[in-house]
Amino acid sequence: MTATTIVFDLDGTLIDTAPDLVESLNHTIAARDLAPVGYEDLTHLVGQGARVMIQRAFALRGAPITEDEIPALLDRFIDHYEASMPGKSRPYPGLIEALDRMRTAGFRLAVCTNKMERLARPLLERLELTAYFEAISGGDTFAFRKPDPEHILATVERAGGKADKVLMIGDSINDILAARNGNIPSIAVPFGYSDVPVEELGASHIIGHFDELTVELVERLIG
Ligand SMILES: O=C(O)COP(=O)(O)O
Ligand SMILES: [Mg+2]
Repeated sequence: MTATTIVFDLDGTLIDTAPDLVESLNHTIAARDLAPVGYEDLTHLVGQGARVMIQRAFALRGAPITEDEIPALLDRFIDHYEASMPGKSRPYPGLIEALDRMRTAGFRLAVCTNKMERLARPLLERLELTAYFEAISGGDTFAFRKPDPEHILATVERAGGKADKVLMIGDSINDILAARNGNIPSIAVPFGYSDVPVEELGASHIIGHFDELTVELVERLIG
């Protein structure tokens, strides 16, 4: 195996988690009688983990929320999300084949998500994806998270990879900014939950489908 590592974001990149995130979030905010949010709201809510997603949903509904009210709501979200997992969440088309291709080529694979590690791990496990990855880190694994490039680099270190042989693949500004902040080449995917067109994120490359993730492309981008 080479020391080259491909680091994947989770929500909106590896797995289409939107229906379950929306459902669990709506279950959570219903405890405070807030009107449910829709899929179209998700791109503005997701990205910094469940805690921030709940806070943003309250802001969206113009409902005040204090710091000390958050833990109970976060528990409500976690309980609901964990119990329904994997729900309707599925890997994006062509993902499994792409992961197989990358593994066969000898690349290390890792997951760097802002989702809580305790939610990311069982989700990957129940979709039978865990074995592909040398490391899985969440938004609460380290003292920093995306868009801090250290989140990507600490994940690569855990995967046994080299810091100057990394490719980041993600769907939103946090992923591409983390890569750019660390001088790491990146690929953006347009099928996730970005609130701006992915063309505006400044990624090194864009793929519209995992079929386009080839060994040649990875080698060209890593250089
Ligand atoms: O769950 C979130 O808020 C973000 O998750 P992601 O970093 O895997 O996109
Ligand atoms: Mg994402």
